Amino acid sequence: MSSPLFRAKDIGKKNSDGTWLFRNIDIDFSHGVMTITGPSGVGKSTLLKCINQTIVMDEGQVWLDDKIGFISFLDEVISKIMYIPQRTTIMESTPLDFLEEVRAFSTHKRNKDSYDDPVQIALDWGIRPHLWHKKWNTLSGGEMQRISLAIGCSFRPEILLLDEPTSALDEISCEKVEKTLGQLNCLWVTHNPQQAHRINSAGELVMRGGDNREPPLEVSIDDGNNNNSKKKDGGWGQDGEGEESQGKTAGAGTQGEATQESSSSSSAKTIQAGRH
Ligand SMILES: Nc1ncnc2c1ncn2[C@@H]1O[C@H](COP(=O)(O)OP(=O)(O)OP(=O)(O)O)[C@@H](O)[C@H]1O
Repeated sequence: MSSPLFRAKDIGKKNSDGTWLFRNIDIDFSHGVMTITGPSGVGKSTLLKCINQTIVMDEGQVWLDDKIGFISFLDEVISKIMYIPQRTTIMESTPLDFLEEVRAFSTHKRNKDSYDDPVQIALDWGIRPHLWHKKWNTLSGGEMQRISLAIGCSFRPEILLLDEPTSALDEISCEKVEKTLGQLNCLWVTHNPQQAHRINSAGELVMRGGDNREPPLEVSIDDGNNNNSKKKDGGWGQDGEGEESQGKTAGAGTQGEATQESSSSSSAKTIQAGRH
């Protein structure tokens, strides 16, 4: 069996007040798409930044290609792992200017043939070539998102860290982007349970904040008819989808106080409960 491309053991990151934003996160990733899910604010983006070394983690260990510890081979991390943030920083320049800048600052200088053509990648996703000459601040959110993704993909990184990469896209564009990215190695943050189910080919990490190894809590659900039932917190799932999500849960943890939200499609409730 081949060894994992990327491994993380007991990763933890503290909040500025010293409490744990998350801890005991384990990842064992070889290839395909691993989804990262969890409520807003549990630290999904922060986890990606820790993996990408833009934020220093407070505990834990990581391996890339069986090499332990990132600090000692940061150049390699930068060339092999590409993080695409949730939002593009609005710049005065054009995407083509930005592409040249990123290539110029790339730690490992490569010849032109070692990149894929981002304009062609984005064309397959409905981005017409003239958009690459427009200023970022005149592009739509969906255009910016696809262009950023195409630039990231063009570097052929071994692992893409994707932070809600299709959040600004319509259904058809989303389908096209998913089809391309689904063939690559990605850790993919999503808030969309249907998407997670579609793209997930390499496991799912469910984050709840706090200690991710703590068992799910039982919460009491009142259905409005004075019927109380006990239910395990699946971490993220909605009724109807919960069983499936729960079956794939890679970890459990704690998350602030109990919250309850209505599902947009039905009266089904999403339950999150826990403790600090
Ligand atoms: N640069 C920063 N400085 C201080 N706190 C930060 C910073 N970035 C994020 N945080 C805090 O860390 C916590 C986790 O944020 P993060 O963006 O990682 O969550 P998330 O799970 O990705 O959320 P969402 O699903 O809403 O994108 C939040 O409380 C956030 O306010």
